[in-house]
Order: sequence, then structure tokens, then C-alpha cells
Amino acid sequence: MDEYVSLPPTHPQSYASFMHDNFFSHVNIPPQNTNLLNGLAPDLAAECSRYEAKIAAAGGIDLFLAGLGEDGHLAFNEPGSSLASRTRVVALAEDTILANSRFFDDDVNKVPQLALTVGVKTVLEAREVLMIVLGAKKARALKKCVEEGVSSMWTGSALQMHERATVICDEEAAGELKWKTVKYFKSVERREFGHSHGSDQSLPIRKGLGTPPTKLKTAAGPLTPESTPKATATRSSSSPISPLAQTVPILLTTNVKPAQSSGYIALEQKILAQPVPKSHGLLGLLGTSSYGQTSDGDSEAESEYDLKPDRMASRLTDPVFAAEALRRLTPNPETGKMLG
Ligand SMILES: N[C@@H]1[C@@H](O)[C@H](O)[C@@H](COP(=O)(O)O)O[C@@H]1O
Repeated sequence: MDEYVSLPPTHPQSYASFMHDNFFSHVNIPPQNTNLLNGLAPDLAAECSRYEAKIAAAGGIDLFLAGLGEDGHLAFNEPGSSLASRTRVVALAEDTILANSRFFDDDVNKVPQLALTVGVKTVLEAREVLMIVLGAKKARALKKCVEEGVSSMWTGSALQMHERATVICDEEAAGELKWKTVKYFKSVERREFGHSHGSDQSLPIRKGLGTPPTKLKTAAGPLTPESTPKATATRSSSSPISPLAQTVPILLTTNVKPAQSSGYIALEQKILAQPVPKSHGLLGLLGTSSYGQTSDGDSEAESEYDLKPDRMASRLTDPVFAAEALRRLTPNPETGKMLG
């Protein structure tokens, strides 16, 4: 979705490296079929136009998997970004530079000041958006994006206008939401889970998750514009809008079981089962998960996953943080499945 200007793709903190290390190197996608913004392009404006044109030529984006900045940014659409924005060069906000300096030896001067990012409109045009929000540091932004109006000052709030947007958050990130909001989404999830085991009254927006409008693409069918099944115009206008569509459905990562029919079952299961040390909030990750399991054997729940030390550890330059991350066990992305 975005890339720092002036960082080579081989730089360990570039988003190209991040995508390679965390995704592309784990799936059988030919490198020529991966599409990223080039922060080294000689003409940055032309690079942004090229990216938009490539998205259009491929028939649009099926799924954007997004995060949320502490200042509420979606991709790198900083506060004040037009909700009609498209892929472009942006100046990073000081808050973002500060927040991301943790990946640059805690030195704000090492963080690039410019970035390329898809626009808010680019995100809204995807058929589906999944936003993962973890940690107390994101709590204020999540509240602004979910409980308040759509605003260019909290660009994540634009997802309220998307028919198929889902937020997955942990309890820390949900910490500033109104109890009423949390209760509502928890009750919806409970009912959803019940329905997926017998009844047929699932809300349409959840029910549709298992049946994406276009065929899933795999490396076996390369992601070239030619081979990509052409998308139907934009979003399906016949898709019924549930009350959730206006408020952004939220999945809390505890006390929620993923629907068996969901296309996101693997991802949801990984997040739901993410084990963390009970006591700390390092980088705000899942600090009070009821699935907590410390590496010293103090386990609250037997994990059903093949667990490995957190691979993010290699990205942390602070030795204390890195050591903490190494102690944190996460589901093994190589196997990506439950044990037994
Ligand atoms: N440019 C990225 C955003 O695209 C991302 O959403 C945000 C939050 O990321 P995380 O969820 O890893 O904290 O970080 C960066 O600023």
C-alpha cells in the first residue's frame, strides 16, 4: 500500500523488504507478479500514476490488508488527506516519523520524511478491506475511526463508507471504545458464530466473506492483467448492506471464534490464538490475550498451533525489545496450521 521515498527495496525497513520477508517469501508467487510502489523512482508522480493504472488494468484490488497509524492514518494517508485522494507522494506527519523511528534505531532523523501511498479513494475502491489494529497506542485512533464521523483527520474512518470492511482488534486497541460499542460487536460475533453452526441468519456482510466476488488468485494463475478474471464494475451494488456496513464490523480477538465459513479463517485463527507473555505491552501486542502463554511454560491455555519465536524480532534494533520479541511465541508461518 505504501513505501518510503528514498529507501532502496533492499533496505531492511522498506515496505518491499517487509512484504518479501513476511509474505512473498512464504508463498509461491513469481517475483514478476508482485506489485509494489518504488520509492526510488526518478519521477515519483509518474510512479504513482503507473501504480493506479496497473491496479485498474488488473481489474481492481480484491483485498487491502491494512493497519492503522497512531494518528489514524490508513496506509500513509496522514491527517488532512482528502478522502478522494489517490496514489501520490506524501509528507509524513511528525507523529508518524516518531512512531516509526522504532524501526530506525530510535532515531527520527533516519526515518524518511516522504512516502508514496495509495490514496483513501484507492482503498475504498477495493472490493474488501481488512484492517488489523493492535495495542493500546492505537486505542484513540480506533475510537475516532469507528465511533465518530468520517473525517479526513482520521483517514481510517473512511472505512465506515465501505460495504465490506472488517476491523480486527485486540482488547487494548478497543480500550477507548464505549462499552456499548464493544458489547454490541461481541454480541454480534456470538450470534454469528452460533448461526454458522446451524442457523441461516448470519448477517449478509459476514456471510459473504467465504464467497468472494472474484476467483482467488494464486501463483498457479499468475497475477498478470491478462490472466486476472475481470472484475465486475466496482463493488457489487446488489450486495445487501447490513447495519454493520455503516459502522464497520469489529472482531475482538478474545472470546470470539472465527466463523468456519469465513475466507479469513486462517488469518483469524492465527490472531485469535496469538500467544503473548501475560504481563507486558511491548509494542502493544495483544497484552491481555486470554490465550496468553509465556515462554517459561506458564501457560493459560494449551496452544493448538505450531509456535515459533516472533519473526519480527529480527526487525527490532533495540536488544531489549528484540529479546522480548524472541521470547514471544507466534504461530509458525511455515506450517500455518493447527497441530494434530
Ligand atoms: N505505513 C504504515 C501503515 O500502512 C500502517 O498501517 C501503520 C500501522 O502499522 P502497524 O499495524 O504495524 O502498527 O504503520 C505504517 O505507518
